[in-house]
Amino acid sequence: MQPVLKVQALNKTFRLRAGLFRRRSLKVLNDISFTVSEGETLAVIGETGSGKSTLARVLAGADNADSGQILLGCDTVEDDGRRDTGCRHIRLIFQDSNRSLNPGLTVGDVLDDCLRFNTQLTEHQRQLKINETLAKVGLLADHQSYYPHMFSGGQLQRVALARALILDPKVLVLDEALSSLDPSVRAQIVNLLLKLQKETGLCFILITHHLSLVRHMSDQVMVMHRGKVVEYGATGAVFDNPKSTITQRLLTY
Ligand SMILES: Nc1ncnc2c1ncn2[C@@H]1O[C@H](COP(=O)(O)OP(=O)(O)OP(=O)(O)O)[C@@H](O)[C@H]1O
Repeated sequence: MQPVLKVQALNKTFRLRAGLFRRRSLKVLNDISFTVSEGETLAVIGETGSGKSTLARVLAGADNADSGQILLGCDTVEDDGRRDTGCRHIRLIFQDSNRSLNPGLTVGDVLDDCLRFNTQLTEHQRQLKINETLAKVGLLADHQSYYPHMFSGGQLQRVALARALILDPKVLVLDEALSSLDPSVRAQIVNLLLKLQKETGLCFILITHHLSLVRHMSDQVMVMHRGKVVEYGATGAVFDNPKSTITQRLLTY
């Protein structure tokens, strides 16, 4: 079966100021390759600063790699730093949904803007799509008139999910998206994500420090250290028999 997402040899280096006239290079992604099939979840774990969020941003098009390819099915989404700006099929959700939502816009406006800028749908079709997407994430049609400050943390993550799903993506990148939620709300959102994945074949890239979530949600796990992949395989196999010392250390915490 052809993978939905194929990432080949991604590299990214930041140039940092190291004095008045000097700069130093920090290689944050070093030859990163992986594949994700339909309905699969790949967890990405690693110590802080290992490059996980940079990878998330590059996958979602919020930043460019220096070299390497990102392919969705047969389509090349990014090739050596050149992005297909029309691609809306990889969407990112991160930890602090509140900060990513404009406080002056209602949820209906946020979702409608997404559709107006990215599709040719008529006003009536957009309204139907908004209602359908809100129902999908467990929100009511009435929530369209709410502003972000009127939602709880768990509801805000549902709004972020609705914004990500409204363009029918193939891949959702969850960068610590469940971390700030209390355990019962987190469990509800996890169940919702797994249900959506089963219904639609959506792929998840799950970036988290929560090893129990990795165990529960992922099919594969990729361990990063200083921008490199140090271990990559089926989640059960990696947890039961971690080969790299980095993985062994992470799993004992
Ligand atoms: N825009 C930037 N400019 C310069 N350096 C950056 C930039 N963004 C990230 N870095 C550096 O790149 C490295 C990797 O950062 P990144 O946020 O990807 O790590 P991470 O694995 O997600 O960490 P955490 O688990 O703490 O979120 C860090 O050393 C960070 O300081």
